[in-house]
This record gives sequence, structure tokens and C-alpha cells, in this order.
Amino acid sequence: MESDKPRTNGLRVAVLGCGSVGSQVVRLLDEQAGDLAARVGAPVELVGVAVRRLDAHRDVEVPEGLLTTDATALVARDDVDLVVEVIGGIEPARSLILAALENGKSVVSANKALLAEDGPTLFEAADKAGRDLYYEAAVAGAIPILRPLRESLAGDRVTRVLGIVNGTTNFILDKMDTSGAGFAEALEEAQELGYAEADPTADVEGFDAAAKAAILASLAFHTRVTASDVHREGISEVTAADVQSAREMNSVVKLLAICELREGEDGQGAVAVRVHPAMIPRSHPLASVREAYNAVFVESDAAGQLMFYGPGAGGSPTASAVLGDLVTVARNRLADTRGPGESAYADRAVLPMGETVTRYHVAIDVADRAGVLAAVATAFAEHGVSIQTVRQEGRDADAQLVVVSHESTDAQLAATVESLHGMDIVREVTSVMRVEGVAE
Ligand SMILES: NC(=O)c1ccc[n+]([C@@H]2O[C@H](COP(=O)([O-])OP(=O)(O)OC[C@H]3O[C@@H](n4cnc5c(N)ncnc54)[C@H](O)[C@@H]3O)[C@@H](O)[C@H]2O)c1
Ligand SMILES: N[C@@H](CCO)C(=O)O
Ligand code: NA
Repeated sequence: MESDKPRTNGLRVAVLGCGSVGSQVVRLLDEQAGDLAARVGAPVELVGVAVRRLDAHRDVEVPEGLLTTDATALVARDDVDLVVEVIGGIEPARSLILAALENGKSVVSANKALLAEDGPTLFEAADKAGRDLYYEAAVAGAIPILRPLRESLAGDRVTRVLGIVNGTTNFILDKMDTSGAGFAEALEEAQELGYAEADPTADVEGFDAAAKAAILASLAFHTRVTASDVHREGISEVTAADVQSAREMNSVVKLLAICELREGEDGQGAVAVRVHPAMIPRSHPLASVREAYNAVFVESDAAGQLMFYGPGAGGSPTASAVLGDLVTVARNRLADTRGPGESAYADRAVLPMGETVTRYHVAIDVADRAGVLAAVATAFAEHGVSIQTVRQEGRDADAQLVVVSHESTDAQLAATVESLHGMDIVREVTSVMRVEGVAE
């Protein structure tokens, strides 16, 4: 890489953070400089890289003189037009993005945690500055999904977004399905292979997926949805018995991010946004998403069903999405324009989980005697839950009933399970899992 290029009248880029993603952004900016200049219509030149430590070993060679530990000074420099934020976390990323916008820079970020927690503050700052804030890499890495929602489907009405948006948990659940392993064993393998971090909480407890769900729902339904609006359950409680129960139903367990538009009498509707493990039939397109891959399934009025699939993580794939955004904001900059800002005009209510409509699969170890099936059916009926199918497995001491409900509110279904726990004839409720992707 050359560091002593003559100053051009192209676009000058500062990259904040040189970790997994940042190092690949720096590499691609160098390797693809010629193509990027041709596509943008002007050279795209790296002028600074903010790092935490100058002496750290990194995956890319950064030209002498470009590294700095003073990110605050970098985003204020007059010779910077575009800022790429790939530090992650809330602070100092938020202050740096806000300062960059205030200083008239266009910003590209991969920071789902920040966008899901405080997106509106950032969007307002971008509006005020009249600059772009793009973040395709924040959801499902390399997969183009935010731009399709924001631009390609802007003329349609999206009703549902169903996604596998966390690679680590998909890897673990896939392992549990294919090998019969328990959660702990599958997590250990994911850690050995470098998919799961030493502290896997953000992934396995669904925080990462919930942040992505908030971003997807905001764009799909033109409504502000933040991470705290998202009902979140992780996969640490998913057992080998749950996965086996799914197999017997010809289904598979996936951690899903589910964003739905619910019709309302006001004509406006409300949105429901949740992340939890769910059973989906093996015939559903999302069931074929294996290992650490991601996929997002979108339903809209005019287009019907669309599926977006690919690598949702990794330095290089994520850098691909960052570079795509960088080209767009650079083109906008040259044309003295900006892309669409936040679209939150619909301002729909976000439903609490209890009012969200779901379906449950419940496996119950029962006493095998006359009247047991009727008693279990009564527990469902008393809470207004209609049963779609029920089947008995085993006999005598091994008797098990497997019930799949029709749609009901989550509160009704949870109350039904609570009642089952208290019944004499129920030895144990062995598996409770929501069911998705099945026609009513
Ligand atoms: N890695 C992925 O697969 C992936 C996928 C999609 C989105 N993202 C997002 O991309 C962002 C970066 O992720 P990553 O995996 O590259 O993380 P990383 O931890 O590998 O890199 C972050 C880098 O920022 C540096 N940093 C921290 N504070 C800094 C500061 N004040 N100034 C300058 N540098 C500082 C760290 O030293 C580190 O090198 C995050 O928002 C993450 O959520 C990552
Ligand atoms: N930890 C995330 C990285 C991408 O956001 C995952 O496992 O999908
Ligand atoms: Na993406």
C-alpha cells in the first residue's frame, strides 16, 4: 500500500476501528481502489484509521502515518469526507458518529447494538446535517436486506419479516439437530471452531438477534422500534428433547427474529417484534439454512414471498456490505445529494408479547389412563386455546401427549402451560416451543 499518494479531489475516508471488519474494509479499499474509483466516479482514498493501540498486531498492513489513537480528532478533520464506524458498542461509537455528522461527514456503520438502542438520535443528527447514515452491515452481514427493505420494497407493503439473523446460534442449533448433542456440547464445539465468543451471552441469549430484529422492523413497518421493544428469548434453555420433539414433527428448531404487522381497527395496525427459538417445518425455506449462515424471509402484499440468504458474519463478508454502502454515500456526496433518511411516518404501536399471536407445541408426560386426553384438552379450552393436532406417544409410564395449538395470544398459551404444570395427571411438561411457518 502507498501512503504518500498525492492529494486528489476524490472522496477521503476515515475508518474507526481496525478489528475483524475494519481490517477487511482497509484491505478492500486498497485492493479495489481502481474499481471503486470507476464506480464512484472519483478516487476513494483512505486518509486515516483510528485504533485503540498503535502497536497492536492486526490482520492488515496500514500505511505508515494513517494510524491514530485519536478517533475524536480524526472525525473532525477537514480532509475527511466519509467515516466508517466499525468499533462497535454504544460509546464511544455514538459520540464519534454524532461528531462526524455534525462535522459534515457521511457515515457508514456496522453497529447493530447502537442503531437498535439509539437509532433515532443518529437519524435525527444525519437529517440535521443533511448527510447519509448507512448501515447495511448491521443486519445479516453481507446479505443485502436493509437496502431491499428501504429501497426495493419501498412501493410495497411488507407484512412479515422472519429471519435467522445470528450465525452462532444457528450453528449450535444445527449441530444439536444433526448430532443429537445437548446445548452445552454444541456451544463448546462452536467456541472451538471460532463461531462463538468466549463470552457467548450476546449471541446465545438473543441480544444480537433482538437488535437486528428492531432494525428490520423499523425499516419494514416505517415505525421506530428499539431493542427494548423486542421480546427476547435465547437458546440456552433449548434441550436435546426439544430438538428431538421437533424431529418427530418433521420440524427443526431455529432462533427466529419475527417482525409482524397486525391489522387493527384503526386501519393503521400494530407491530409485533420478537426473538425466540421456534419449530419450523423442514419444508420451510428457512429450515435449510445450515451452520452459521443467515437468511431473511420477507412477505409483502404485492411481491409475495422473498428470501435473502448468505453469510451473516465474518470480517470479509461484512466488509463487502460496508463497501457497498461506502460506494453509495460517496456517489451521493459527489452528486451533492443524500439517500432516503429514516422513515418512521407510520408510527405504529408495538404490541406487548402477551398480545402477540403465536402457536405452541407442547409435549407432556402423562399418566396413561382414561380421561387424561380430555383433561389436557380441557386445560387448553379453558384458556380459549384451540388445538390443531394431538398425538400420543408411548404407553403406561412412558405415555406422552404432543399437542400443537392453533393461533392464540401468547398470554393465553403461556397460561395454558402454567395450568398443565399444576395438574395431577401431568408428570412433566417436557417441551414447550412456539411453532412458526405453518399455515393455519
Ligand atoms: N465481525 C462480524 O462478523 C460482524 C458482522 C456484522 C456486524 N459487525 C459489527 O461490526 C462492528 C465491528 O465488529 P468487529 O467484529 O470488527 O469487532 P472487533 O472487536 O474485531 O473490532 C473492533 C475494533 O475497534 C477497536 N476500538 C475499540 N475502541 C476504539 C476506539 N476508541 N478507537 C479506535 N478503535 C477502537 C478495537 O481495538 C478493535 O480492534 C461491530 O459493531 C459489530 O457488531 C461485525
Ligand atoms: N455474532 C454475530 C455476528 C454477526 O452479527 C453472529 O453470530 O451472527
Ligand atoms: Na446486511
